[in-house]
Amino acid sequence: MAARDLAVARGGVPLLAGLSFDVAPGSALVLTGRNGIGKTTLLRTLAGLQPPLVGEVTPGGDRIAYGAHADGMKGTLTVAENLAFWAKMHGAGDIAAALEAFQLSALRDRAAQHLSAGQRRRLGLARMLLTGRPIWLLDEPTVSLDRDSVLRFADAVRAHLGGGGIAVLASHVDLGIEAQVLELEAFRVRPGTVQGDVFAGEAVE
Ligand SMILES: Nc1ncnc2c1ncn2[C@@H]1O[C@H](COP(=O)(O)OP(=O)(O)OP(=O)(O)O)[C@@H](O)[C@H]1O
Repeated sequence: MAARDLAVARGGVPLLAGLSFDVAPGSALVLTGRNGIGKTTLLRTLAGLQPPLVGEVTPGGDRIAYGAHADGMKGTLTVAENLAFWAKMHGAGDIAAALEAFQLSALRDRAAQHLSAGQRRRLGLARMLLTGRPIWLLDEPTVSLDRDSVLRFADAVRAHLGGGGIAVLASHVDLGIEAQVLELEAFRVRPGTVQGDVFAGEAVE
């Protein structure tokens, strides 16, 4: 995955500019920076959920799985039914392996709406295994996870990378995954460098 001279905005406010990076197959990029700097906004842009102000992201679309939180979960369906739905949507996937990878086998018949926060997060992560997509974009994937689940998550990401996959993660904690780190402070757009609707931001030196 590559970004070239990317600038991103949220709610009409430019946040980050001058971002260029490459993430090769089999490797990971961790996005870091203070609350509100634009990590989620950058991930949404990489995922194609919003257009960049300027610049280019490749590839897009159906090679990307964006997730790790419970959005789109069907609360009245069980854990296994949610995963089956997800697998069917993406046309492939080993549900038993996904349950096992995130210690969800014992919870397979529980309605998603009755899961604890950490269990729900694990279900969100298990879905990534069923997408069959090579690029995972993960926003704060370990929030609510206990220590053992963080280790399991790191194992799942390593396995994904080992198979030639790519992961881009926004995180405030060290996940123990070998990765390039992109500190976003260096790309923050200075207030006052934007006039009207015309993007005129520049990265902070
Ligand atoms: N819909 C919106 N309209 C206007 N501003 C928004 C909107 N969504 C987010 N923002 C603002 O955009 C900025 C960037 O938000 P973003 O969620 O990308 O930050 P973040 O780096 O992921 O933060 P955190 O570490 O807290 O998760 C924040 O100042 C936020 O308040």
